[in-house]
Amino acid sequence: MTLAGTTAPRVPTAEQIARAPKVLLHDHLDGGLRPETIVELAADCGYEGLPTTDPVELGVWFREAADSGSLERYLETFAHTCAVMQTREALVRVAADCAEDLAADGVVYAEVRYAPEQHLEAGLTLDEVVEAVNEGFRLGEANARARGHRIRVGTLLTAMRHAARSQEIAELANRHRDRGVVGFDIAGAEAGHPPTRHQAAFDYLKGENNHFTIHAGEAFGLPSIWEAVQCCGADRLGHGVRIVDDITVGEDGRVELGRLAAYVRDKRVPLEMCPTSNLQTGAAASYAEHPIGLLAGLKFRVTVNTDNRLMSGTSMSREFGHLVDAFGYTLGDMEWFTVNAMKSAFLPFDERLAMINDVIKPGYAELKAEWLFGPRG
Ligand SMILES: O=c1[nH]cnc2c1ncn2[C@H]1C[C@H](O)[C@@H](CO)O1
Ligand SMILES: [Zn+2]
Repeated sequence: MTLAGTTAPRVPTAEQIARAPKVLLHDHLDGGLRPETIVELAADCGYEGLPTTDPVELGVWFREAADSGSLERYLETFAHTCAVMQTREALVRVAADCAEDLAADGVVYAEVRYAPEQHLEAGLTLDEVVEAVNEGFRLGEANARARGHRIRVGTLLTAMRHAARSQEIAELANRHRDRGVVGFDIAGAEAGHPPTRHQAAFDYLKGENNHFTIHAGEAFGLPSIWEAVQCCGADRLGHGVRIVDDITVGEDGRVELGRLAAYVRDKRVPLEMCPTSNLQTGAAASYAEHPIGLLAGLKFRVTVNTDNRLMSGTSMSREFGHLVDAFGYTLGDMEWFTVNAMKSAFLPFDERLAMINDVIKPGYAELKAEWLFGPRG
């Protein structure tokens, strides 16, 4: 996508990556808290289980504890974040922080997910949890705007795949539709918990013409992806990295897609890829070997995401920075990933189009033209 034969710089600077408009479809609310917020909330609610109350050490602890090579062990770290997210005030604060942090990182549209069933320990009802989180996001959007950043945040309600509340959570998502909730998801340990266990919830949502994504093809392979797409009818796949198991690359570089991989690509099923998270849970060995390079090259509907900013010590800019380093991606490539994400969002079509044409494309056009004028005075 570089202009051949020009002096246009190929690789964006870190500063340009940060300023570029970005769209985030896969980010967990309980995986993105600021360490200092966790420490303060733990003091407020009397939670004494934190491994340390020093925010810097706590940030390091989360990254290291999540860096285990196993999804199950990675997920254990969420006990601490969920422990401090049990009151209305805490949920408002965490959601507001989240919107402000994403906006400061150049994210213009985000779908942030969480499992309401994990926030009932202090007596909130499922509806109260959703209302508190929505209130926090509206507050965070307004605070961001006051600092000159524009962001819109929608939420996805997650049901935990090992539990049995998916129907209830699907109904909750439907009840709060058009009031901040844009869809549904299932998450948690994948092996041994096939998505079809929650078929009734997916069928209900389809009956209501509602949207959902499914974590699939992260810790378990093709059968999980096949079920999510063909039985459950997922609109998008959370991760989906293991779709590469259905792709063969010959020694001569010839690529062959199996039937499932071809279906996913040809039907434009969006893949919510989260490179750093995959390195931590063992789904990929390095950024350079991450399947996103192959899948993007084959024009799958690939998107770039953070998953859990706290556990991965990451941000959208960092994820793009890693990919630029590993694959030499240009601003044009970043724009392609971002337009892919916006096309795949659970937002009405006219709003998606306006975001693409009036926010994303002009933002990248401005950045792409900078080399013509030299540094801003
Ligand atoms: O990458 C993930 N795979 C499966 N489950 C996950 C992942 N990241 C977070 N979760 C779980 C832990 C959280 O408590 C829950 C809801 O956000 O979703
Ligand atoms: Zn996830």
